[in-house]
Amino acid sequence: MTAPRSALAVSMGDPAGIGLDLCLAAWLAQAGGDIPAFFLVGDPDALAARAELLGLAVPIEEATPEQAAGRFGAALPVVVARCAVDPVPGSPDSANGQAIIGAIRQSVELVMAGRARALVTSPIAKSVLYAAGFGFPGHTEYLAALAEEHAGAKVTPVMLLAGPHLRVAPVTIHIPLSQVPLALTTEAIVQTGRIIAADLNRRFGIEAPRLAISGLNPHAGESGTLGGEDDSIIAPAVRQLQALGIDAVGPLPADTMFHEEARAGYDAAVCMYHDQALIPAKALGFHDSVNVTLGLPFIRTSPDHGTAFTLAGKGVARPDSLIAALRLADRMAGTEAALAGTARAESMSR
Ligand SMILES: NC(=O)c1ccc[n+]([C@@H]2O[C@H](COP(=O)([O-])OP(=O)(O)OC[C@H]3O[C@@H](n4cnc5c(N)ncnc54)[C@H](O)[C@@H]3O)[C@@H](O)[C@H]2O)c1
Ligand SMILES: N[C@H](C(=O)O)[C@H](O)COP(=O)(O)O
Repeated sequence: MTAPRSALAVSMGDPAGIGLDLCLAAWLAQAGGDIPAFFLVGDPDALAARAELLGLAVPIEEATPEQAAGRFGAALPVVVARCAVDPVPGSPDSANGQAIIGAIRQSVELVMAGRARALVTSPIAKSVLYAAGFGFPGHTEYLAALAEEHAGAKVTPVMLLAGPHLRVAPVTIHIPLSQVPLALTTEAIVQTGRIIAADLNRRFGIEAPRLAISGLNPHAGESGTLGGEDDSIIAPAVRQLQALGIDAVGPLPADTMFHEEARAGYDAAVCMYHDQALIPAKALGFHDSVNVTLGLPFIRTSPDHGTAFTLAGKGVARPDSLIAALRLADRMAGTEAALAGTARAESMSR
């Protein structure tokens, strides 16, 4: 008899935001469709208070990660990570900052120990965590640091927005726009492209991923007349990716690489900065795109939105992106395991 699949770990995020609302809605959604088993790493009392506020009949049970999958059908399992102060929906409190950060760390430890199938993070409010002394731009960078602690090796994270109409990742992430030209290097673009190609292969099952690399300047620099980075930094990176056997094209004018016909020509777009990537991603699929961190030694997905404090506790926040994040994490874990199993079988048959 095969062991039950382990459940997904969902970190609670900012408990004053919509994360708790969406966790409850996702659990209830299992009545209507495939929701992978998950457990919340968070405060059971805060979750119960949000369920009561929203008038949702959701049984909540403290559990171990190993118990979660078996109990998921009857109750929402919670691995306890207590808040410091009772959260008030819509009113973030940096007094809960360390509890929010602690829940992320605890979730990573469970995934790295094989006690959870993958990590799905509920939204955090960066500014609230900064006020509590958080030293990272966001989850992406913090998760890489936690992975480095466990792996003892450098980990370069890539933030991929994955939706039904587009997969796209920025080379530079949470830095001011004014710093982007200085941060853009041929090496960083090549590294990002290699991580995306590798993870699209092993975790998305795409045999030969096709990458479309954007330019930085209008019209990709217009042959150098509208900026030099495209020819001096990006084009050499595309050539290096091609020399590595990766199907990469560019630098492409960013304004003509996201329409429907253009998108049919690639599996992921690589952009130069945050909003160059996230505007098309969220415009094409705000409620069904997922934020995936590539390059980590574990799978992490997240809704593509934030804490939406003005919606917390009001019963109007949509769980679509969280549900998509749960399903994608489960699929990625299955793909990776299947490909690893195939590789093991092939090596044993040689
Ligand atoms: N993955 C993450 O943790 C993540 C992602 C994005 C932003 N953030 C953080 O969240 C905070 C607020 O950011 P923001 O206001 O720019 O973005 P946001 O995504 O929280 O909200 C943007 C708009 O979309 C709406 N919205 C968001 N999620 C929704 C949902 N599930 N259903 C219905 N409407 C929804 C909000 O009401 C708001 O009008 C910031 O601190 C930001 O750093 C975190
Ligand atoms: N930049 C992402 C977005 O706008 O969706 C989000 O802030 C990701 O942040 P994390 O590094 O916390 O996942």
